[in-house]
Amino acid sequence: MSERWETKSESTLRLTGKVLPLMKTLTFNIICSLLFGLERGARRDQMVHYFQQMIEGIWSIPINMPFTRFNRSLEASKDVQKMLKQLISEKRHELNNNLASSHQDLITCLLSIGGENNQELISENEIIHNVMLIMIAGHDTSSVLITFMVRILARMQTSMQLSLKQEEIAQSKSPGESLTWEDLGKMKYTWRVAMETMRMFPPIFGGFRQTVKDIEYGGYLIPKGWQIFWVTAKTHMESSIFQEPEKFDPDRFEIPASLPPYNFVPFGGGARICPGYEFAKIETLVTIHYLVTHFTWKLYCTDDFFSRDPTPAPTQGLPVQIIPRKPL
Ligand code: HEM
Repeated sequence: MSERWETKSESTLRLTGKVLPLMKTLTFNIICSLLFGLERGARRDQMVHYFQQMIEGIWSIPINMPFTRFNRSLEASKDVQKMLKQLISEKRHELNNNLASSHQDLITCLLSIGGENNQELISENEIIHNVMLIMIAGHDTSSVLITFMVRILARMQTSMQLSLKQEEIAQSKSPGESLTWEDLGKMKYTWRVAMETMRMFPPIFGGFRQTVKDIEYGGYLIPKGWQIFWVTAKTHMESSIFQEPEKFDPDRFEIPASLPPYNFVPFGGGARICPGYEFAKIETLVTIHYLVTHFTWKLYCTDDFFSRDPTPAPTQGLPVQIIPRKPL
């Protein structure tokens, strides 16, 4: 990840950096702090290192030979599990000695689910795997959304409108005052921009479902019990649902209730809909608020393409030049 400060003139500092790796680190750190109570420091840096190595192998050819991506990923996964085991043991000790509350973070919550005689109902292994699932599910998703919002805002008029709306919120606060739930509720336009970004660049390209009965679709019969793959981008770019689907238009989400069900599915749908939806929304609104009220930026790359790996990723991780704004 490249990142450096350049002095342009005495009064103007410009930072160049790659947005995608920065956002991945940011969202991982947020999850570590808020969900696992793992604060900034050497241990968290070590966890990020192992975790990134583990995640690189998730979409690799599953041949376990030395020096392959897959092998490195399995080894890193063992290291992540070892670290989580240690963390769980510390949290258990804190809970037993009344040094932590059961609702302090996700791990203390899971440890506190007890049956008769206060016996733990969820095994240590189950806690480790739930924690790892959330780390993975929350890492390559919100970071992609925020990166694509930064990319779109660098290229579109939308950024001006969004800045004005966020400035209104920022100006109503005294210096250093944190955002509140009420402030987040006012960020309706920002969330519309996020929804339109996810419509055009969904972080998750689809998922599997099993048919529970025979279905006829487009003249074909899909028998009961078959696996089907639903594709987010295909539905989102369907002109019978979204007029002029190639056009970036956040206002199409002005009245979200007017959308027929299961037509806008970045978070999936039904009983297995993403449980991190609200968490992702808060992360995105807060990050974009601080970005647009403190900085302006422009793309710092020769091309502006992206590939899917399988989540969408701008080439070179989206290098941008960031210019701090004068205080509001
Ligand atoms: C913009 C951000 C995000 C997007 C677009 C997204 C999208 C999705 C999608 C499409 C699914 C599959 C749903 C289905 O099959 O119907 C899913 C599942 C899941 N997501 Fe997210 N997600 C995001 C953020 C997060 C975050 C931040 C977390 C956790 C903190 C999270 C945790 C999960 C979990 C645990 C599942 C599995 C649920 C299950 O299998 O029952 N997600 N997500």
